[in-house]
Amino acid sequence: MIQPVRYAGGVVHLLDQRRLPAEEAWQACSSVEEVARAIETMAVRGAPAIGIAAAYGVALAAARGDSIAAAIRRLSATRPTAVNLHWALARMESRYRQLQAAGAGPREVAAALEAEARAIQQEDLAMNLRMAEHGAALLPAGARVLTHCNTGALATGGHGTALGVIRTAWQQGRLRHVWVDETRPVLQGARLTAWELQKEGIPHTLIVEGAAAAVMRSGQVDAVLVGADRIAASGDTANKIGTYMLAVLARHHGIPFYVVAPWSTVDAALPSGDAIPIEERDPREVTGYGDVRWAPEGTPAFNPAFDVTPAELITAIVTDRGVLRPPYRDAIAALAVPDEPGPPALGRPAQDLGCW
Ligand SMILES: CSC[C@H](O)[C@@H](O)C(=O)COP(=O)(O)O
Repeated sequence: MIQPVRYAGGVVHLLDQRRLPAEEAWQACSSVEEVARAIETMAVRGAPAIGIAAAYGVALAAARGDSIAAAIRRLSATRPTAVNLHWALARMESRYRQLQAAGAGPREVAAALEAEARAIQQEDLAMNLRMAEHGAALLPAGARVLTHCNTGALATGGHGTALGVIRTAWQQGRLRHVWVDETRPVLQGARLTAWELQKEGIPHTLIVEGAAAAVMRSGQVDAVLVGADRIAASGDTANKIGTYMLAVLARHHGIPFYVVAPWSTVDAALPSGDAIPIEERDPREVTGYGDVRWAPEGTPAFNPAFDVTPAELITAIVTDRGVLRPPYRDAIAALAVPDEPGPPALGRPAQDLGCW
């Protein structure tokens, strides 16, 4: 099984997603700064995967005897939209506080934080497998689906969210075809989703975003499946830029639009999608790719990495706790576990945890 993040001997190893599909190269990060830069530059990407990488980054800080508070501060400043990153760091912080309160020594802390990061990774995989069963059951036999960005094993602890549903539906013999949106500007669909589907022999066709309307109108899409980076209490969902456009198109063509995400993506403290912070990335991702520039030098470009799909356009949200149907505010409240630690409130800096 593809797992994009590994941890061994105090080093975080990342399958470098900037270099796929041309090469399967692993980047070794032996400092918190290297892990943070890998997240910022999208060597590792996808909401759950960056949470897992950051959790191992904290374990790495403990193994080196670095400040845990400084590590959490640096890692949480890498990408703002995917709540799983901040949720994972909050969980690592809480575990560290318990260890501090219990008077644990440095070796015990390092071992316990490594175990916590491994648990986050394993639990994510288990959640994906549960979601995949729930989601596949929603699809008609012989389904032709359209997906956006990369929500596969590469974006998670393994198997994937929306692509995990697709994978399971294929294994169950109920999937006929996948339309893969290329996903501008960094082409997670063309480079990563196509790579994962090709490896497993799942029939697929790559399209540019602009072709989605025509493909839907042609009657060849039975469902749209996407992932999520943050889901507000209202059900409004932030996901890769272009997702909102697909949801509008799906509604126009009467096609079900499903969001698939683990519960760690739900930010129940946020009343609506208006409060979700949207990452704005380097305009050079839009004016070219790598060293190739296709826009005239100096062309102004706007590069929001995510958009928010209003809840009313979402047919159902598939989580590991079950399939949520509108009204989402009630559905989310019903499945929330009382006193369960959630992600930190937006803008809250990591506190001084001391260091040794
Ligand atoms: C399962 S990963 C979260 C999303 O579903 C995915 O589509 C996405 O938006 C990833 O964004 P990225 O910018 O590649 O990290």
